[in-house]
Amino acid sequence: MSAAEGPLVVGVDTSTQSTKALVVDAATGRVVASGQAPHTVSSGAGRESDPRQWWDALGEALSQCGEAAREAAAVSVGGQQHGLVTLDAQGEPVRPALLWNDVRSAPQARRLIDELGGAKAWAERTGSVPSASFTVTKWAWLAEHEPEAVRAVKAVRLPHDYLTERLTGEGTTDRGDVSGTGWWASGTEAYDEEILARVGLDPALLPRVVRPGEVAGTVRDGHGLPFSKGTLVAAGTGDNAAAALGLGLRPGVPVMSLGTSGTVYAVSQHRPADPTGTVAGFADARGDWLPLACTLNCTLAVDRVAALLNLDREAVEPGTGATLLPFLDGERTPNLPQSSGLMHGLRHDTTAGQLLQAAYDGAVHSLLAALDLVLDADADPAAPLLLIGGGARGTAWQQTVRRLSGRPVQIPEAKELVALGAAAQAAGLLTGEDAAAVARRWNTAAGPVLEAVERDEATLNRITGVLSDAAPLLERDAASR
Ligand SMILES: Nc1ncnc2c1ncn2[C@@H]1O[C@H](COP(=O)(O)OP(=O)(O)O)[C@@H](O)[C@H]1O
Ligand SMILES: O=C(CO)[C@@H](O)[C@H](O)COP(=O)(O)O
Repeated sequence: MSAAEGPLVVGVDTSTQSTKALVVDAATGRVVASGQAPHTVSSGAGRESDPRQWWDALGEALSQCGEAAREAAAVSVGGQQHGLVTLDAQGEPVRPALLWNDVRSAPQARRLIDELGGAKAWAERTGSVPSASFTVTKWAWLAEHEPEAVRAVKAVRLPHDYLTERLTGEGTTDRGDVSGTGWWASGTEAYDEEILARVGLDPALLPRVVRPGEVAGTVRDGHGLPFSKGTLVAAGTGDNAAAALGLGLRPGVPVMSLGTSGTVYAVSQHRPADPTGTVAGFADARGDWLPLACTLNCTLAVDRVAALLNLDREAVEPGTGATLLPFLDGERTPNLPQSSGLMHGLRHDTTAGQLLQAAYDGAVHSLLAALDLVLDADADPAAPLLLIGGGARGTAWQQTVRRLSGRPVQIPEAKELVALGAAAQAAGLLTGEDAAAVARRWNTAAGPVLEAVERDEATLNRITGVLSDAAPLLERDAASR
């Protein structure tokens, strides 16, 4: 391996299933070393993880990077959004973190929407109508179900804040990730004291919001990871905002990410406020906005269907009428938090491969239904859809997105766009550049473009019809729990 041309930086992606670390040459974007370590998510009543696992996984991922990590001049952490991390006076977790895909706070979400003037008022105030994924509804759930735990809480953090603070010793967050809490007013770009008072959360327990391009701190003594004391630490951000940096994303270019969550988003210069709640009006990690729609059931749900059918995930066969709504974890888009999966249209000649294809179709349908809503009205309808996340490596995913979107699909060769975006943010601290401009200089979005094919309207319409007819049943499913 040839020597680096510039200083080294480390970008981290601490997402739902694992933590990944990249050591990157800040001059060229070349990945010099990489590591990855898994963490577990409880699969009982809710979805929880012990934050200390993320720290241990970061240590393991960095140790796989060898000596290169020690030479890093700057580091930045991107992480799964929304998770509620509660810390005691010693900085130790009071309880496991409630993750973005834990839907137990659905009743609290409905109540908070009613109490604070309805969906439109929330959208105008915070950019989003809170669903069970949002941190504010999780805090309200905790206050109701575990008041003793809440009394012990001395700091509230998001997943990426937790790791950043363990590096620097300072409680910080950024505008991208804080915009997914539900207690940050997107109009004023400040914590919303009325919302915080409504859920009984003292603003003094929250981290400082670091400005784009600002240093969050420096690596402190005794952290136990292979970084030198004094290494610069960037603000970090939520994983989707980090991937937007990693792609060097310009306004109007659509992205679909296929991972534990499915997301569609685009950078916009207009502050979003969708009163239907389909689009979350997040801020990006720069100074723009990141309207985004998110599903709870993506690669894991489809892989689970493949396992149930005893098929390889690529063993799809063209469908002839079966519909599968893969809502194994409940769903957020459409907003059916306590629903379960549904199958329709089986015949004697339906094959297992067709059922698997129906699961892909169901997962992609939910994302495409939201795609036009995240794009500004003047966005180019023929612009290639950038396909990222673990699922983007799969042929069945690629072909399903291509057939159902009718758009050209571009698959960046760079695999870890969240970690690359964090690395670009760290590099920006050293050079003074905008992080997205760093990623463009690194040419991270480059990759093959699959040309557009005719959109499969018949399948889209069939799924839309089944979904709308089944909604009362799926709602009843929720009511019976
Ligand atoms: N070659 C592949 N084909 C299809 N799916 C894949 C492939 N490789 C990984 N995946 C899926 O990607 C998922 C992990 O994606 P990733 O974006 O890393 O997840 P996360 O959202 O947790 O960051 C796994 O659930 C796996 O099902
Ligand atoms: O909740 C959202 C976005 O609003 C999710 O996208 C999470 O940020 C989890 O991301 P992954 O672990 O799937 O990357």
